[in-house]
Amino acid sequence: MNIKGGNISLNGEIDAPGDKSISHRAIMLGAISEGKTVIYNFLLGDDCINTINCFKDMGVNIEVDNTKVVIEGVGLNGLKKPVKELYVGNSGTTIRIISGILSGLDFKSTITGDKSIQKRPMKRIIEPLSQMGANIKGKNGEYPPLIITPSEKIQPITYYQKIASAQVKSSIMFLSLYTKGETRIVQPIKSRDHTEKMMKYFGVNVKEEENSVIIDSKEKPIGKEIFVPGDISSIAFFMVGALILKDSHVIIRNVGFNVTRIGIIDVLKDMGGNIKTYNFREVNNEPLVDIEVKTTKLKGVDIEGDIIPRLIDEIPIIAVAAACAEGITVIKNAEELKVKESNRLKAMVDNLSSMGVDIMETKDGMIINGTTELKASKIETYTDHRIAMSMIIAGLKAEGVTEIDDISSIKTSYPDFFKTLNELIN
Ligand SMILES: O=C(O)C1=C[C@@H](OP(=O)(O)O)[C@@H](O)[C@H](O)C1
Ligand SMILES: C=C(OP(=O)(O)O)C(=O)O
Repeated sequence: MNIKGGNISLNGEIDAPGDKSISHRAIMLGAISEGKTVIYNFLLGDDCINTINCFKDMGVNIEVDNTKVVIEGVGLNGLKKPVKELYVGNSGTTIRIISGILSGLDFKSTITGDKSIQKRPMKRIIEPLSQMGANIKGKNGEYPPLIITPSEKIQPITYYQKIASAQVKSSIMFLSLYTKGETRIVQPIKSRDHTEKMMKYFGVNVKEEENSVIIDSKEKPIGKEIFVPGDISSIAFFMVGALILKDSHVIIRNVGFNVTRIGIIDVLKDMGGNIKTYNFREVNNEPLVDIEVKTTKLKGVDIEGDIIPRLIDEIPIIAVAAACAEGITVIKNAEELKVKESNRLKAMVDNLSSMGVDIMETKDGMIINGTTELKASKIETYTDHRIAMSMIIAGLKAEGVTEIDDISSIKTSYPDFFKTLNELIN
């Protein structure tokens, strides 16, 4: 697609789309709970639809009516052997967390996904799930398809995570429901805690002590009504857009404000960004706010350490903010970006360089020297939704016509992205 940038502002009020991480978890937990779960504001992105399809393929009755989803929970052991391979499309969250559930079941399953998923590392879940007694194998010990065969001896463990990953933590948490006893996960840095919050809300005994999560499998999950807060990772594109595009003023309603997710707000405020939050409230253990953003001249900052897991998916759009800021931004400890849907460090460095930005990839991040003007150019998205949306916002800032090779990936996480963008531009 072509983006004609240069003289664009974003103005208006929008609703944030449902959070992707919370939508996945609501389907998974609802499906294995006793009784009915009703989800409101569900994200109808391809990734979450693939999660629904996996559970439908295991016999769960799931009705989708716009963004309301009703699940007839089958209980921990009520899932049925699928007649074919389970397919997660592009979704790392689905394959990694579902594997925890599949490892506790009494039938064999195979789970796979698209080309990008087949290159995503799975040892990180194979190792702890195997320690719990699971029989789980990947191609070359590492990659999807994953083949999971039943095990008689699923047991609780204490696991020291090497990387801060909520997908790995959640995979272990789901399998812990199939054990007898107490599972403890010790995190190097606290990652997003939606599974902890949702399991507690569904009646599971989950405790947190500093960076440890402790699940006692005695209490089983019971179906609930759940409202999915808006996705900070999706509205991040419009927050940065409103900051860097002239004369912009955007209000975003119903944004999830979970501390483990809002590192981007801390960083953008640190950069001087005019961002205000209002109407703090809570739904099913998750905080929620409305956010107001106005155009600001940003300045470069250092981003490293414990904040990284709190903004991991927002680094591509933060790089766009840094490219338009005065001074240097240094991002460190972000090596995980190399194993997402694409190598996001390389993708952003190549694309922003092509727009004339002085930017350099480092071993675990990037160094960006901001500029006042971006040049229109040709962009490669590597079929990665976050790269596509980040570069569209950069394209709106650049003078001239930017050509983006492929925007089809955007529907994995934000199917209404263009509808919302058009509302803000017009
Ligand atoms: O648990 C989740 O819902 C997610 C966790 C993060 O991945 P890691 O667990 O690999 O850090 C994040 O990048 C991904 O988009 C969603
Ligand atoms: C990394 C992402 O998702 P996943 O790991 O679920 O593919 C993302 O949405 O940016």
